[in-house]
Amino acid sequence: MTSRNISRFWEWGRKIICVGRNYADHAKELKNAVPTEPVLFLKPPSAYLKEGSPILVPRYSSNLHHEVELGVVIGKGGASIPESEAMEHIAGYALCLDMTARDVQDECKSKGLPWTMAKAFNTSCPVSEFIPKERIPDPGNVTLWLKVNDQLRQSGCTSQMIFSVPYLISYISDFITLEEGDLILTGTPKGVSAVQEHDELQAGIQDVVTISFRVDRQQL
Ligand SMILES: CC(=O)CC(=O)C(=O)O
Ligand SMILES: [Mg+2]
Repeated sequence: MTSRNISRFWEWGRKIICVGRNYADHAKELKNAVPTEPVLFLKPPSAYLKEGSPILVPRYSSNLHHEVELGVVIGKGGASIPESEAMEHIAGYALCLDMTARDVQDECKSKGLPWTMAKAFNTSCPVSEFIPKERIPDPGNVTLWLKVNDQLRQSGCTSQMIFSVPYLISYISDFITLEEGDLILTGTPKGVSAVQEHDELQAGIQDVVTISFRVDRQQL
């Protein structure tokens, strides 16, 4: 039997659980209410994208937005994990982009429909290499940034998150059993904006990792 390596978690076929509106400044820029409990949605494993391949603008969208986020890679699964034990369930981290077809999301919101077409399409989850847990001693105090064609668009610290990483692990695991290799996207700070075909995106966790992705349009 071949053993799987957590440093290639994106190949495991596990679920991607995303937290929305976890930064008050981002909730406000999109005129959303600041939540009193986490807003959750899912992406399928087919959303993963690694550096070297382009982000594809879905053919049904003309307003694709970047959202830079801290990703948490689960190392030890569990259900109903107490907040006090949550950090023991983390294997490491990844820098992630929650690519969002904002025009489609706005339409879904106005019709009361789920966000799947806006959030879960192929290439909607570009990720960095796996970052071992030891390299980020406090996930509640790292700076995330994102540039489009060398212009800074997003910069924020995870200390601004409304719900902390341990709280999110505990909250999610109360109704979705977490498994080794799952990824949690913890929400984006303000500054989201549209990207176009041929744009170059660069993003980073300050002093830890950087990633770059080119944007292409899905072929008709
Ligand atoms: C409004 C959103 O798209 C929520 C989201 O994904 C976030 O990170 O916040
Ligand atoms: Mg997001």
